[in-house]
Amino acid sequence: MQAPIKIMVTGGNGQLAQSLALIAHLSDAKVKASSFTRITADIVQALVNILPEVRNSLSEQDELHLLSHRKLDICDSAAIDDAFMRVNPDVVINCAAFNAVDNAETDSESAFKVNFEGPKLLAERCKRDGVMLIHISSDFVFAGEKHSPYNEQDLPEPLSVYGKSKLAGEQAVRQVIASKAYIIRTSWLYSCQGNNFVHTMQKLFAAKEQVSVIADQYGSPTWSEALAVIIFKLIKQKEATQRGVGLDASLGINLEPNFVGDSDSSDNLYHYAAANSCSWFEFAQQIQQLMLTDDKLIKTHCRITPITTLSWQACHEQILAKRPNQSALNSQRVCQQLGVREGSLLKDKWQQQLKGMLDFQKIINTHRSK
Ligand SMILES: NC(=O)C1=CN([C@@H]2O[C@H](COP(=O)(O)OP(=O)(O)OC[C@H]3O[C@@H](n4cnc5c(N)ncnc54)[C@H](OP(=O)(O)O)[C@@H]3O)[C@@H](O)[C@H]2O)C=CC1
Ligand SMILES: Cc1cn([C@H]2C[C@H](O)[C@@H](COP(=O)(O)OP(=O)(O)O[C@H]3O[C@@H](C)C(=O)[C@@H](O)[C@H]3O)O2)c(=O)[nH]c1=O
Repeated sequence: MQAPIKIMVTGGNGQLAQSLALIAHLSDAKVKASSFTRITADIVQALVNILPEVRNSLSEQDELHLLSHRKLDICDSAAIDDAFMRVNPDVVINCAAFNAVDNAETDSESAFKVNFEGPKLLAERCKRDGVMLIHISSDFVFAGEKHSPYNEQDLPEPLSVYGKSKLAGEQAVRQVIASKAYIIRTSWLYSCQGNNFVHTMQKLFAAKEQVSVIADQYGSPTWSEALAVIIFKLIKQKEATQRGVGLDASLGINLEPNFVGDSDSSDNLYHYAAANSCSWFEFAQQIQQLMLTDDKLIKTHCRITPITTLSWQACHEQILAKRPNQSALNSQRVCQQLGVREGSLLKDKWQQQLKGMLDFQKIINTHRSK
């Protein structure tokens, strides 16, 4: 039996933080948050049917404390001290970020403040208290010239201010607290909650007859709820390994195996994304195709036109960030380490994860309209 774990999440109103809260809630862990909609038992069952691993991501005794930007500004060290005193966490998950990729080009100061200085302050405080830090980073740290999915050993070479600020954040976290910090890079996140490409497309399909979408940038769209399960599994495994205790078999987590030939600086670094990759255009097409099978979600047939990044830039007056042409991530390391079984949606193709999210969204919408 593992000792209870108290987890503090920054950026608590954001997309990934809300997914963590949902998954913790489904595991019957205690969720403390100012903004989080608890769901009914039948919706819980629906998500368990789609992604069975949600059930045992945490245990009943574990606690998740979500702190919104208003409650904790990660760039304010006094506010961090105050939050640590109030929550007394065993683990911090840093979901706070400056994510406006284009705006970062003209406001690099804000991007570096939130994506570099904030994580550094958090790491310093975690180090002082011996707290584990899980820091989330992005596929945009890569230049996009590789012809296969990036793994943890590949050299980052960001093209944009956002990518540079995220890489600087990773490096700061590593420098301050090498042994008890884990960096998880992910990509193209979407969920039922929050701002993301799937929601943008859903709105455009409902409002427009035609939408142009970039067809020469490739990546791995990732369901935020799947990432949340991976994060909790990793925390449970690391805690069990560090505390040197056995795991409750019902949690279905392997004790951390020894990794041969994997002891370089990428040791505490993990990539997680859905399998395979697509362009934003193919992603948009798949969203529309899956939605068209359900007439409640979409009523018109909007035409999707492929365009190049150059044409997209030409239509915009704002300075746009350079994005990698190919930034798919290879999740083999984390999936192998956590013993994710074959056939699980956690290591499935992006199309299957998208279907899982849209099925879940359908169920939530049906319940809301009752
Ligand atoms: N979204 C994506 O496609 C991807 C995201 N990532 C990474 O995943 C992580 C989570 O992203 P996601 O949940 O999608 O992002 P969101 O933008 O949904 O959430 C980020 C949250 O951070 C908060 N925040 C901003 N500045 C601060 C601050 N100084 N102190 C505390 N909170 C702050 C924001 O609050 P407010 O809005 O009130 O400012 C917001 O609630 C980030 O690290 C991101 O870089 C990686 C790859 C892809
Ligand atoms: C709205 C829209 C966007 N696009 C393009 C622009 C852009 O290249 C791509 C995605 O646009 P978005 O604004 O959703 O997201 P973008 O900022 O490119 O997404 C990135 O966000 C950061 C935070 C990450 O870390 C990355 O992994 C990635 O998810 O789609 C179109 O081609 N047509 C459209 O109608």
